[in-house]
Amino acid sequence: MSELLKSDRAMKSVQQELDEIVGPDSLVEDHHLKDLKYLDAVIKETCRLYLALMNRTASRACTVGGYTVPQGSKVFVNSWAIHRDPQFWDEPSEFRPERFLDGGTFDFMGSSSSFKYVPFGSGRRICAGVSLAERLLKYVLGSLLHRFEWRVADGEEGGVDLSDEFTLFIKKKRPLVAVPASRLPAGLELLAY
Ligand code: HEM
Repeated sequence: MSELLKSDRAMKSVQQELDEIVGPDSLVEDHHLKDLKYLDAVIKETCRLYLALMNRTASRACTVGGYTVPQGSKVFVNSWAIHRDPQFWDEPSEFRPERFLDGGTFDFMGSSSSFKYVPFGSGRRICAGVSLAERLLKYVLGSLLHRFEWRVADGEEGGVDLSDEFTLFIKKKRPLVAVPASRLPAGLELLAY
């Protein structure tokens, strides 16, 4: 939501898609999700930029990239760095959902992108909730953007502040305070609650 509030272009594109696929006389439903390609790209781009670390324990000694990893070592996979590696991503620090529309082959499984994109991990210990999380993210964000126009609250100096605190998870330093205004016809607003 913070990135969308900073990018008029992305916000317009995602809302235009919602208007076309869902329309003004309906609410976001499960069957719309597969057609919301730009929303999918917004979520993938957000997961690229704002998810951080995973950990593993080496069950046996092995060599990775020329380094010996002794048995029992704790190993952190720095997906923050992988997701911002300029070898793999053009302008890696930019929020550009379109990169997931053109590329087309990225899903959340990790291996299909040769491990360039691993927001939910990969392999046997991949996030067990990946399908639920993907659907929920689309459904909740899609509904919020379809039902409301958003603006940064008055008094939020300098607009949206994207600075973060880097830990196992990335946390905003200053919470986003955003104000919604309805963009649906009055009858549907009632249905929504
Ligand atoms: C945006 C939402 C979520 C993100 C970004 C996320 C991300 C992750 C990541 C990175 C891992 C570590 C994977 C690895 O080590 O390879 C993980 C593990 C896990 N996640 Fe999620 N997750 C999310 C939502 C959920 C939900 C909704 C559930 C359950 C309903 C869930 C259940 C789990 C479980 C059980 C594991 C441990 C899997 C294992 O060790 O075998 N996650 N998640």
